[in-house]
Amino acid sequence: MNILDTIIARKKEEVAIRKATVSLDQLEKSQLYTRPTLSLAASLVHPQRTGIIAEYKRKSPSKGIINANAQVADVTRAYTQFGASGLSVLTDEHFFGGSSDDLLAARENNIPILRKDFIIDEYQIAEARAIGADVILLIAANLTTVQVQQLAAYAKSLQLEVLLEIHDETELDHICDEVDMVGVNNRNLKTFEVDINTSLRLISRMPAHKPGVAESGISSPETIKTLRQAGFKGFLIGENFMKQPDPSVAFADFVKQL
Ligand SMILES: O=C(O)c1ccccc1NCC(=O)[C@H](O)[C@H](O)COP(=O)(O)O
Repeated sequence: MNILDTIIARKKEEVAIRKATVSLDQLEKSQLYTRPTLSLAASLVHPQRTGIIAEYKRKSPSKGIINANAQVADVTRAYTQFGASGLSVLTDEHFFGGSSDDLLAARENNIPILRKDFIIDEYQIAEARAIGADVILLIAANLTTVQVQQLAAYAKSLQLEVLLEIHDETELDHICDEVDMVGVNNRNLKTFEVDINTSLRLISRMPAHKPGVAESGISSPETIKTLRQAGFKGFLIGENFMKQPDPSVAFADFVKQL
């Protein structure tokens, strides 16, 4: 089993418990459930913004604790203020130390927010809507093409956008009309190695009309320039900012160098 298999096995148990605890009806009664959502796809191509989807993540399977002290409200406010095109907030608790409360805190900012989690069930998409997300992530490695189509169609019925994440050429066939953006995760989930060349290799085989997002292992403005020249519109960055004592300052400094 690789780490994704382990995460998904646990996620199935968690979702079953949450479904038994909070009904879909209750989720639909959340105040945020009917708020107008914001488009990350549009924000990524906006000329005045950076294209960066700035991530708040306390810990990860590959790095352990990254930052146990930085407050989600402070960090996401700074990410927004200094030009992020969108926010990514981990809501997985066991492996990433995140929560729905983190996303609710980030919702104070008026920019698109990606619920970063491991989605296997429509219930989690309704949850994403209820806690104020604008975008969900679907990971091709743990879903069939038909599951991607069905989950993405459900997300669209709730006015949520979909970022489909692929890791290699074999997952290109998961790209369907229902997804809005295609992300390439540079992190090999078997070895945890990150290689930007994964993004550079795949971009020419991705549909040009769906913004491409390079994910993981981005740590320099030069890399953003290279990825942008190759055609990427979005850059998902977490650890590079979160590993600093003050991620807000790290983000502001990074943006100045773009
Ligand atoms: O980060 C991990 O260790 C990880 C392990 C297993 C599945 C997913 C994982 N990360 C999720 C992400 O995709 C990253 O948080 C995101 O792309 C940002 O990456 P980075 O800039 O390298 O923190």
